[in-house]
Amino acid sequence: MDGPSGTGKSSVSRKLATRLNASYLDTGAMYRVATLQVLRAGVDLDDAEAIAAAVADLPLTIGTDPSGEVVLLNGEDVSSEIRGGDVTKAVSAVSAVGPVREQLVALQRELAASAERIVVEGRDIGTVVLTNADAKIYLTASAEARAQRRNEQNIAEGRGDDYEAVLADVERRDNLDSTRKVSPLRPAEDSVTVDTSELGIDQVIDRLYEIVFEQARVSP
Ligand SMILES: Nc1ncnc2c1ncn2[C@@H]1O[C@H](COP(=O)(O)OP(=O)(O)O)[C@@H](O)[C@H]1O
Ligand SMILES: Nc1ccn([C@H]2C[C@H](O)[C@@H](COP(=O)(O)OP(=O)(O)O)O2)c(=O)n1
Repeated sequence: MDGPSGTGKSSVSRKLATRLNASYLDTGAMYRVATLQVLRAGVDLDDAEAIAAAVADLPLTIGTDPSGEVVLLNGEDVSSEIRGGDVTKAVSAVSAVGPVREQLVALQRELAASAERIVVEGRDIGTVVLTNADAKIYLTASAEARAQRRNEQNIAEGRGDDYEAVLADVERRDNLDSTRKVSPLRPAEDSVTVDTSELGIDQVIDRLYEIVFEQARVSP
C-alpha cells in the first residue's frame, strides 16, 4: 500500500491487516526513526554523507502486530516522538538519502519474508520494496482533505491546530517525495488506485478488502 501523507494508509492498513489475519508494517515509521537518530546526532540535513553515517547500523526495533505499535530506537520507545513536528519536517531529507533507503529496504524485505501474510505501507512498496506483492494498492486524496485529517489528528493528540501550516507541509512533502531521485512516490503500474477524499475509513477498508480478494485471491 503506497500513497502520499494523510490518505489513510496507516489507519486502514492496520485494520485491513487485522481483517486479513495478517501482520502489518509501517515503513514510514522506520524513516521517521532514522530521522530522529539524525536529529539527535545534530547532523546537517544538507549533508547526505553525514546522514548516511549517522543512520548506519540503526538500532531500530519495529513490531509487525497490527494490534499495537512497537517502535524502539536503541531500546527506547520513540513511537510518540517520531510523530512530532521536528521529525516530520526533516523526514523527507533523510528518506531521500540512498544508503538510508538501502538499509531500511533490506530490513523491510526481511520482515515481510518472515511473515506468512503481511500488509506493508509506505511510498515505494509496490514499485521497489515488494514488487512481487500479491496485491498493490495506491491510496490518494486531495491535499485539502489530507491536510484537514492530519490537522484534526494533531488537535486530538495535543499537537495544536494550524490547518494552513499542515497543508503547506503536506504539499511540500508531496513535492519532495515524488520528485526525489531515489524511489520517488508514484503508483506501481500494476496497482489499483483508490481515492479516499470522499470515503469514510470503513468504506475504504471494505473497498481494499475487495481489491485484495480480487487481486491476490486471498480467502476471507
Ligand atoms: N477515509 C477517511 N476519512 C476520514 N478520515 C480519515 C480517513 N482515512 C484516514 N483518516 C484520518 O486521517 C488521519 C491520517 O490518516 P493516516 O492513516 O495516518 O494517513 P497516512 O498513513 O496515509 O499518512 C488520521 O487521523 C485518520 O484517522
Ligand atoms: N516507504 C517509505 C515510507 C515513508 N517514506 C518517507 C516519506 C514520508 O514523507 C516520510 C514519513 O512517512 P509516513 O508514512 O510516516 O508519513 P505520514 O504518516 O504519511 O505523514 O517517510 C519513504 O520515503 N518511503
